[in-house]
Amino acid sequence: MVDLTFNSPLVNHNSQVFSPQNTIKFSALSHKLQQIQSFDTQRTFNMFSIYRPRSQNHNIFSFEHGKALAFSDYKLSNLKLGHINAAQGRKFRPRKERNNLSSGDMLKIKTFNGYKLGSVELGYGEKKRNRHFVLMAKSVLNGENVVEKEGNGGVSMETNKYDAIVIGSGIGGLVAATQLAVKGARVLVLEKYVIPGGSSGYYQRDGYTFDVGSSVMFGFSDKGNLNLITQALAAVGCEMEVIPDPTTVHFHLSNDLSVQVHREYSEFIAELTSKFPHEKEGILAFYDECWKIFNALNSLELKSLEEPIYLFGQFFQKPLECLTLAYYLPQNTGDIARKYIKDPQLLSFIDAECFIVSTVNALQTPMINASMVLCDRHFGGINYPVGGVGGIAKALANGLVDQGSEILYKANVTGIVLEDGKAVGVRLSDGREFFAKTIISNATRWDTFGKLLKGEKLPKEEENFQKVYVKAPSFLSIHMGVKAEVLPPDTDCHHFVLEDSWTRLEEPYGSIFLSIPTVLDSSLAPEGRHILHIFTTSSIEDWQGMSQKDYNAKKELVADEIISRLEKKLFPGLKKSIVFKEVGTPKTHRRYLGRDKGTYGPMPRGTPKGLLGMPFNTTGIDNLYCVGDSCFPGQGVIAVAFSGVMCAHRVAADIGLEKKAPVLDAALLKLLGWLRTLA
Ligand SMILES: NC(=O)c1ccc[n+]([C@@H]2O[C@H](COP(=O)([O-])OP(=O)(O)OC[C@H]3O[C@@H](n4cnc5c(N)ncnc54)[C@H](O)[C@@H]3O)[C@@H](O)[C@H]2O)c1
Ligand SMILES: CC(C)=CCC/C(C)=C/C=C/C(C)=C/C=C/C(C)=C/C=C/C=C(C)/C=C/C=C(C)/C=C/C=C(\C)CCC=C(C)C
Repeated sequence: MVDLTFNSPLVNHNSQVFSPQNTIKFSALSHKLQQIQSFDTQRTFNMFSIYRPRSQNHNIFSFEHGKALAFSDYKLSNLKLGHINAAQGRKFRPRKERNNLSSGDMLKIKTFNGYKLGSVELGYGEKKRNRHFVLMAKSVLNGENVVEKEGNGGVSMETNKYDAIVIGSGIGGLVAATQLAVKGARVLVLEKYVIPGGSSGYYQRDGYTFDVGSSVMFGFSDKGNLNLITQALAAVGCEMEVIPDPTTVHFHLSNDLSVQVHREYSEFIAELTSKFPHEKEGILAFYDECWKIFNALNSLELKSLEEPIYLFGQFFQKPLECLTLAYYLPQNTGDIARKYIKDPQLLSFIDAECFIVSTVNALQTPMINASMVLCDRHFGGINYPVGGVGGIAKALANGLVDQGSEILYKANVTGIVLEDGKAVGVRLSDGREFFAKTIISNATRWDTFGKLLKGEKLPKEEENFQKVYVKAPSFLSIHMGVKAEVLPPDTDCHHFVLEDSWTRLEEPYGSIFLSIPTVLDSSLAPEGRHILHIFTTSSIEDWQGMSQKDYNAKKELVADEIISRLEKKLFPGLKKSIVFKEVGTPKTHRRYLGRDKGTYGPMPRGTPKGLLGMPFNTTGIDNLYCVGDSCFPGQGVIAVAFSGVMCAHRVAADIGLEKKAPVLDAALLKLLGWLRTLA
């Protein structure tokens, strides 16, 4: 049952008129309300649609009932009609006639089950052949923390000052935000999309729950110090049920080399040495060296390496481990592998091991990063969250609100406001401005400095970053629902396929990633179905400058080729078993994730000096910090979670929530800046 109280009359499709203050009980009226997203059944609603078939050209709306209506206990009240710009930047003229809801109208919903809401926008969209109007919660606020004010032609100006504003709710942004919130900071997260998570988000279609990005979660165990995702959730009182994955990845490589990376380290080593018996010693020596680094990392309490009191404290408490890490900081995996291994095919296998987590070969992959992933998969193991990867971001976003901080969706930041060269606030595409002591950008560095600070001189630090790192290509991704019987029994969850020559490893469309999360969690798909999430590297340049028709045709063609390869290599009959298919291109990633060229993240331009050149969280602009994959230690959900932890610590010290030593700070930041120039 949903109760909506309007303070303007509203007409439904049976021409019933609801007077102001009338309560509409949807179930009683058998109106259908479709909830597109309801990511938190406990306290927030996100978006629902009011459909209007094209044939109806008057402003009367019917409500369609969808599944998972999670509104049962909620009451919306005090709806007020206003007018604003509709979604997707379209402008609608204010209506004289205020009796009916019109496209472009804004519903002001003041409260929602005790929570205050900013505004709800009646926007415009297309779904299949029907035009539909979308009612979207532009902001869901907690308790008394109302950040919007009316007036100014629908544009609100913010007067409250936050400790931190986080631009973007990827895992990097959410971890930074939640860590700060638990330290007592008042944080506002601004997310341009309608749900949290960014590349670690989810979407639902036809009964399937798809992970937007990969389904391989490192750092999600209950052991050690490196389970940063588990720790980030625990910090805000959340724990997720997980399903252990017995095989991190099943490699299907050239020359019919097949290697399963078993959860049990000894089984993996036994499998690899059975394929390369002549390299047994080399294999053991290489992976042992990875363990040395992993164990050093795992012994530290992980906080900001840009904060001297912590850093020197760790050197004092764990000198050997810190020196080990300092020694490996500028080193790459390929060089170390070559110390022990000679077989070219085995070295190519190590390349593939690195490529799946860094999108570059072993010679370009920092040894610390490789050690982290090559060992964590055996130490804590890869664990899949029940209900899908999107649950992690949802839980963090809820945890943030529980801590008294806020998250606004559909809040597209278009500029960072500077005052005397310092970051003081942000400006949204609808003109609203918010101010805070510190601004943390979870957009990539290219987007932060190229778009949000457009017109400002690029700081030297960023120039250096762009000299050393380029944007990695994006992905072509295919989300499919298939008949379950097409998968042989005991199919693994994750696969990496490179059927041709090793030289194709890094080429666009050369290798194929495949995840079948329903192998672990069958609740993600309707009964008798599996999800196949297929992705392969692809550049945006390949998808530009063509008509919509050609673009669609190309999507079909390229997807078909990839599916044919999988059919040939792994699953005969795959094509016939497809019951759902959706193809995303680099343009899709750019659009939904706001990432320049849809990039997967940074990759070194040449051979890097390990992690030495990777910037941490502070930037050349006072009070502006970056978090996410264009910060140390780079791409990966666990990696950006670490960047979030580091960022929160550095910001907390700067706003007085953690200890700070200004003189040491200046010296350390200078030293780290200089070290980066050596990369
Ligand atoms: N699980 C996977 O395999 C998988 C898949 C893809 C990416 N990833 C990982 O996730 C990492 C990225 O995480 P992240 O935290 O750095 O970022 P992210 O790209 O996941 O999230 C950034 C968020 O910021 C939002 N945003 C961007 N610009 C904005 C703006 N101007 N205003 C408001 N919001 C804005 C985006 O909508 C997005 O939600 C990648 O490196 C990658 O390794 C993982
Ligand atoms: C400062 C100075 C100078 C010095 C000092 C020394 C020291 C103390 C140092 C320290 C350091 C540290 C702590 C570091 C740390 C690091 C870390 C944590 C790292 C991490 C990393 C991670 C990573 C990289 C990850 C990644 C991952 C990824 C990317 C993933 C992905 C996945 C996918 C894509 C999937 C696949 C799929 C299939 C196959 C299907």
